[in-house]
Amino acid sequence: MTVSTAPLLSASGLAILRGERVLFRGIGLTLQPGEAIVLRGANGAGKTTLLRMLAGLTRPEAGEIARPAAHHWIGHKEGIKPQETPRIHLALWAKAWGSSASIADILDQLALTRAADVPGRYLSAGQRRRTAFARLLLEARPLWLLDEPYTALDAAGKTMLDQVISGHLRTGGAIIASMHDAAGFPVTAEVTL
Ligand SMILES: Nc1ncnc2c1ncn2[C@@H]1O[C@H](COP(=O)(O)OP(=O)(O)OP(=O)(O)O)[C@@H](O)[C@H]1O
Repeated sequence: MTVSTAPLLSASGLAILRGERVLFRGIGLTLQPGEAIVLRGANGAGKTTLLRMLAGLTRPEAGEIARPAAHHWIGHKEGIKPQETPRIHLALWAKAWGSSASIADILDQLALTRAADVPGRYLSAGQRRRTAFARLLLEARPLWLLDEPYTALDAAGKTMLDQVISGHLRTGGAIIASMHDAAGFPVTAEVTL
């Protein structure tokens, strides 16, 4: 991935209504290569909604988003079908993206080798989460948008994810993540809703 100094994402004046209520308004942020912004706020404050907006999945009521960089989005739902094993899931995405990355190496890095051929319906919550994160390594994309990335991960999983995240930031990537507990996460700025 080429390291650049242009913002990977910038947003200003974002607002959204939910029902009769203004969930948030006037939200702006700029994300440079190597930065990690954490979205904070109580349950229901709008963190997932804002992340979806930044990913282009939800339209803002007001405001602008410029997202010149390619991004990966990992939401609450991992998107693994009941019959899909981690190996098949990654192979399908690799084909869709034209990725030639080694799926065996990625499965190994995410400690998924033993679960590689277990259908999605039988995977544990942590294994499903690891499978979703494995997608991040299939194709290098500068911007990662992660909704509660540590959810369901055990201590080893958190350490593994921290290593993946550090590597991404070191090579000029950037992250926006919603998080209730950011202990250990390399936060460069926070946005509180
Ligand atoms: N499509 C929708 N239509 C109506 N209301 C919605 C929709 N999506 C989210 N909401 C509401 O918007 C509010 C914010 O939801 P959101 O999931 O963004 O919060 P959050 O900060 O991520 O919460 P949590 O910490 O519990 O994950 C909630 O009250 C939710 O019910």
